[in-house]
Order: sequence, then C-alpha cells, then structure tokens
Amino acid sequence: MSSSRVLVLNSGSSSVKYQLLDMRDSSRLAVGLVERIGEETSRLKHTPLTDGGGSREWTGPIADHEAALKAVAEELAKDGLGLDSPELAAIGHRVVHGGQSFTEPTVVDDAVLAEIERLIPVAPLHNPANLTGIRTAQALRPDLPQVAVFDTAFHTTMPESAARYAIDVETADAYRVRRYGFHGTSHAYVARATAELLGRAPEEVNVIVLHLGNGASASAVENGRCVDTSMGLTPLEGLVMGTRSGDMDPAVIFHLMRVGGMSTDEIDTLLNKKSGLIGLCGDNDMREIRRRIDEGDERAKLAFDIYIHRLKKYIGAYYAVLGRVDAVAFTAGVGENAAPVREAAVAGLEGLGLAVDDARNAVRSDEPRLISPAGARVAVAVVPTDEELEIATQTYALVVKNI
Ligand SMILES: Nc1ncnc2c1ncn2[C@@H]1O[C@H](COP(=O)(O)OP(=O)(O)O)[C@@H](O)[C@H]1O
Ligand SMILES: CC(=O)OP(=O)(O)O
Ligand SMILES: [Mg+2]
Repeated sequence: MSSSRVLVLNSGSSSVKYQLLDMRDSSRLAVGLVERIGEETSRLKHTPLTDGGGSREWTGPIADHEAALKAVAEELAKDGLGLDSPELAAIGHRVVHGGQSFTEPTVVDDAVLAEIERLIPVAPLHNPANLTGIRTAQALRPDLPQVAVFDTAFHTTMPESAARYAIDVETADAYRVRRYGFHGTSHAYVARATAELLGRAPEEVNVIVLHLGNGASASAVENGRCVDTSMGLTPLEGLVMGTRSGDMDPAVIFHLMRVGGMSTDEIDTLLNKKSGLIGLCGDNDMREIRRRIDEGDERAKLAFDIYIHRLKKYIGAYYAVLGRVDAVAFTAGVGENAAPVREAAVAGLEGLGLAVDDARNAVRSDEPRLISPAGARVAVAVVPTDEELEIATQTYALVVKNI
C-alpha cells in the first residue's frame, strides 16, 4: 500500500489549525483547531470526516504547542487516523518567515530548523510556534519527511524596487531589513484560482489579491508572479488588520518612546495586538463591527471607514504597479464573507473599470465567483482561499518527487 496521506499543521501564535488529507483525490479525512493555547480555557475542536460522526469539542488547559499537537494526535488516533499510520506520507507545516533563504517548499533537516530559528526576531509571534510544531511532529514520527511551506516564498520574486526600504543600504543589509511579505501560500493559490475562474492561464493574468483575515495583506500578481505585497519585514506593515495598525509614520514609535515613555515591548504589543480594528473600536470581528454600525455606533463606523480607506489606497497603488489589471480577488474570512467590505472597497472606482453588482455580491457560497457586472472591464471576484490544501499539495509533490 502506498502512502498517500498528508497531515497539515498551521501553527499560529496561540492556535493550531490542522487537516489530514488523502492526496489521491485531495479529500479531507479530518479537520480541527486548537485555540487559546497557554490559557486555562484552551479549546480543541476535532471533526472526523470519514464517517459523518460529527465534531468533538474539549475545553481545558493546554500549556503549549507541544501539548496541543499531542492532543491532536490522540484525537486522530481515536478515529483510526493516528500519526502511527503507514498511510501517512508526510507532515506539511506552514512556516511564516523564511527570510530570503527559502523560495520553495523544503524538507526539514537540522540546517533548515536552525534557519527558521534564526529568523525568530523578525517573526516573534509565528516562527517559535512553527518550530515547536515541527519538532513535536518529528518526535512523534522521526521516520517521516517534515516539509516546511513558507508564507514568504511566493513573494521572493518581488523586484528590488519593491522589496527594499529606502534606508541606508549597508544598515539594511547588515540586519537583513527588507520587505519579505506573508500569506504567500494564500496569494499564490488565489491568484491561480482566479485565473481558472476567468478561464485563462495563470501566466497571462494580472491579479490584485486582497487576503482579508484577522491578519490582512494585498498583493500585485503579474503573469502569475508576485511583484509587490503590502506586508514587509514583519506582518505588521500594510493594511489595517484585526489587531495590527498596518502602515504609519515610523516616527510614531520615537514619539511614543520619548514623549509617552513607552518601552520597545510596550509599543510592539500596542501595534501588533491593540491596534487596527480592535484599537479603533474595541472589536476585531467584522461581523460585530457591521452589527454595531447598523445600530448607529459612530466608533465602529469610523473604524470601518479607516479600514476601507487603506484598502482602497492599496487597490489604487497595485493598479498603478501592474498597469493592466484583469481581476481583483477578495479572500479569507472578511474577504469571503463581508459583502459590505467588498462593496465599499471598490465604490467610486468605476473610472478604473471596477464595480460590484449588488445581487452578485450578496450571494453566499464556498465557490469562486464573479461579483462584477456582466461585461465589466476588470473582473471583481470572491475566491475562497485554501492554505491547507495548497500546503498539502506542495508537501506531497515534494515527497513524491524525492522517493
Ligand atoms: N460572516 C462574516 N462576516 C464578516 N466577517 C467575517 C465573517 N466570518 C468571518 N469573518 C471575519 O473573518 C475573520 C477571520 O478570518 P480568517 O481568514 O479565518 O483569519 P485568520 O486565519 O487570520 O484567523 C474574523 O475575525 C472576522 O472578522
Ligand atoms: C503572517 C500573518 O499575518 O498570519 P496570520 O494572518 O495567520 O496571523
Ligand atoms: Mg489565516
């Protein structure tokens, strides 16, 4: 029996999302999530998809990512899908920061682990969790290939003019300060799926991808290759996000230090965890913000307007970067679900050939779909992302190639 299953682990700062897939037909055998890791009320939700048996949920303290992964392995074993299965071909890991070293999915060895560890200072929320996920998986199945799929990989095609900050070159190079970009697995998948929706080859299509989740980023994809993206050295730059500020004058930091007496760590926490939508109005969930706006809440409305203003600026910027745009694709939690965000983001851009048809925009579906009016010059689309499937596909392709 040949091994055809891949377990995908997407370890975030306080969560692990996972999927077990059978790559013969890319079907899912189990999916799940562990959240609030490190708190007293961690929650594990596991859904086996093999027998329609329904989800199992469990709440209690899960101290760290190692304990989380062991709990996931136990849940999988209960369904006969344990990590000891000979059908498991590989474990694929989302790794957020790969620096300039990794442009492709990579089989993990000691040197790869050391490089991911070296990059912790530029991805302090993400890379430590990714490392623990890999090490724990290695301990559970030392014989299996562990494959790292990097968020940064898709963006390594950016030209220097987009990747460099305009700061002293020697200083930038000494500390590897440059724009790396993130969510690359999603941007690559969505750009390709958008071309498919248009019935065209990815290599001949220019797309602006708007990945709007809790973290959010935009990218300009020219003929299938990324030429610019909104996140930078870290996932803090760019769009307004759930809890992150995105772009601002860097002098705000000096001001808060000198005048506000704040420490580096305090400002880091402020900008990464207490800013963006939650900093502006106290909520980071777009559903809650829309509900408050419907009730006439002014702070929620202002937060929404700031979010949209930034998004619209990036659409305009990437339109200029690309020159010709075939499609604008909305994806991730907000992009796939929040029709008012999509409507507001392209409102007034008819001059650029961009418009949303209200009836099409109101449709709820898990399928890629056009929301621009028939015959529009630029397609506006909703294209659900699937980072886990993309990681599984890349992982399996690499493992099969190496056999
Ligand atoms: N039905 C919905 N309407 C509006 N926004 C939604 C809806 N469902 C989810 N979201 C938004 O999606 C966000 C999560 O997106 P997701 O892509 O899952 O983020 P992440 O992967 O960063 O956790 C939520 O914070 C919420 O703002
Ligand atoms: C890189 C990044 O911002 O990831 P996430 O959206 O999962 O936090
Ligand atoms: Mg996400």
